[in-house]
Amino acid sequence: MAQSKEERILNFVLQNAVRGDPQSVVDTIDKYCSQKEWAMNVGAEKGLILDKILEETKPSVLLELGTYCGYSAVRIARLLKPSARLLTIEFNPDFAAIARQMIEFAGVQDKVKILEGPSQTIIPQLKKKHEVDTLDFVFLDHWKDRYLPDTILLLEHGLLRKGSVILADNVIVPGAPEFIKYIRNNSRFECTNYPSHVEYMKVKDAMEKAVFVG
Ligand SMILES: Cn1ncc2cc([C@H](O)c3cccc(CNC(=O)c4cc(-c5ccc(F)cc5)cc(O)c4O)c3)ccc21
Ligand SMILES: [Mg+2]
Repeated sequence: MAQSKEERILNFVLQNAVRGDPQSVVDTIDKYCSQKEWAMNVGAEKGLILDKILEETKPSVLLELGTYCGYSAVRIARLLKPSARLLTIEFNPDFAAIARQMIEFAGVQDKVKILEGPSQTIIPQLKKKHEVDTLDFVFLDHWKDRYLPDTILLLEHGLLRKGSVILADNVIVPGAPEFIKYIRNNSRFECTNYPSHVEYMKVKDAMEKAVFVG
């Protein structure tokens, strides 16, 4: 069977990165995707914005929507304190399988749990099935037309508390206009825009941080 792009990325990591070293996994994915095949990882430039916001927030319970190959899960987990936990939701079983191997190779499997299925099904299960009280940090990187409905789901299920941080990738390209319109006009969120570029390209993009004020 012909290999998928995601399998080629994973194999490049398995052959070129250092097992148990999450930084080497992140750097190796960035090397492959900037030199050989573009892929929709958050990348190094937006990754540094993500790193900075994580270091400011120091979250213990995190949720990511859109695992893909596990690049941002490894990038996030490498900065977490030992007791912190990242739940990451992926609906595509092939992506989930790649991400699982990527996360294990990086050695961050004790901090990361992949929840397989669509976000709209799993978010309502987080409290009872996944023992979540509230979320300290949410990274939105799945289908861009799901950013708004899933943010509303998080609110409806009492998963946000005063100070919860939502960070959204790609608010320019591909764009999430309904999410941006809603979140910037909702007085319960304090928003900050972080201009950047689409991963591995010179095209302008941005991330949006929305802090829930309760
Ligand atoms: C419901 N649900 N629940 C869990 C869940 C998980 C997924 C998948 O992980 C998945 C699959 C396909 C696409 C995405 C979204 N990502 C993107 O579309 C994207 C595009 C570009 C870009 C930029 C420039 C281009 F020219 C082309 C693409 C740059 C980026 O950083 C992206 O994140 C996410 C999907 C729905 C899910
Ligand atoms: Mg993205």
